[in-house]
Amino acid sequence: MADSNYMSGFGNEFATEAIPGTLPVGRNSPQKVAHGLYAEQLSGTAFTAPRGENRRSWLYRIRPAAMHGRFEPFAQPRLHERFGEAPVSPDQMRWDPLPLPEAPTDFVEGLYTVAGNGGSGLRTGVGIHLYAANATMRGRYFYSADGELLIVPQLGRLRIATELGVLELEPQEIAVVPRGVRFRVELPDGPSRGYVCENYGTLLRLPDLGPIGANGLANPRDFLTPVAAYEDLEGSFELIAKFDGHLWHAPIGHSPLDVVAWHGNYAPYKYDLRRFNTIGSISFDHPDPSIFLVLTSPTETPGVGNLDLAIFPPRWLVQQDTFRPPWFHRNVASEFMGLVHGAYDAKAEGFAPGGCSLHNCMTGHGPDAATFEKASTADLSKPDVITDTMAFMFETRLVLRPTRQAVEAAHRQRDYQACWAGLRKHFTPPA
Ligand SMILES: O=C(O)Cc1cc(O)ccc1O
Ligand SMILES: [Fe+2]
Repeated sequence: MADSNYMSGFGNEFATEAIPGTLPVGRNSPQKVAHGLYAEQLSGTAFTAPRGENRRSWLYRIRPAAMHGRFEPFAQPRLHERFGEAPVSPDQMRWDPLPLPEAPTDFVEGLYTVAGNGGSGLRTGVGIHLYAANATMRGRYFYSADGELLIVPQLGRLRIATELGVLELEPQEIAVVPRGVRFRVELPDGPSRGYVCENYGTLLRLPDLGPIGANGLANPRDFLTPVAAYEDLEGSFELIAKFDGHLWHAPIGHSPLDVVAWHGNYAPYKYDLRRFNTIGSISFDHPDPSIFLVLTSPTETPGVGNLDLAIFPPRWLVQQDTFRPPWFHRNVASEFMGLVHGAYDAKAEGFAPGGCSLHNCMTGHGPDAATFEKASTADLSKPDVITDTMAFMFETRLVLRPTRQAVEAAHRQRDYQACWAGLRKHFTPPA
């Protein structure tokens, strides 16, 4: 049964009304909008972007977005764009989960930048943030003018009330809040933690499937966009913006989540990673992780992503004469990984749910010593099933520069490289 709180499909031309009869018929901006609402366009791509790329929505709201007080700098020093203040070490890096706060901390206060590349001003690259929070945002709304926000909860559900409707999110689901869309995050479970990738490049989209065919990987119908929902609230509220790499806040006398109806293809969405149709080798070899691609932000170079979201979900491994886990490798791309649930098949120990790792361009990595020993002696006459797992990777074309706070963090595993130290020399040259 379809959930009536959502509309299904990726990048569709949606139309939704919290009050029936609100959307103007046959035009976007009539002289008078129904119920005394204001019409406002929100664009996500250049007006003249080709039709297949063009994203915009029309919002019919109680007050236009222009109405708020003057912005002043907002102090939240853990969220920023100062990636790589010191030269970036090519070391493999790994972190324990970001500690949960003790003092009341909402989603915006709990954001913590780990790494990034490019910059919002360059319109390329990503900012990678974690969040650890324990309080619902009250009287406070946030938007990023700098990039769409890909949100990956690991602990606790999120209720993301946006201008265009409400996304209810739980671990193993992801959400994307478009650049510019204002929202408030409520924490129904209290302490909550997760990952956020702020995409400064081309908007995330479904990858092409090539010879896989018309179906598979993340299927478009499993992406869900909320129906219109509005608040008609007046009070002393705060609007926080991330704009040009810095945080600002302004007083606002009403809830900006006051959109009664909207239509268009620029809207928040969510996706349940457990719906991913995982495709893999049924003969030999471990496939390249591109087979696990959920969403991609392409660059001008075909096949090279500004940001690729790949996941490592539960699956069967049946390959013969094959080292079944991820191989040892060095990549031209840079890899940030997180673990939402369970254990990751390349790391027997030390990669905890909520933790993260960074393997930059050309830095060697792969299975730890314990995983290597086990998989290189495993009985391949039987299939293996990997259950209880959900790891993900943000892969980027540019070096991911960790922030100073991440490099110096107490929860960084300074002994991470030791996980490969036990790999024994097996070489036996012929006599
Ligand atoms: O490094 C990692 O664990 C991620 C990864 C997984 C995989 O299956 C193949 C390549 C790759 O980089
Ligand atoms: Fe890798």
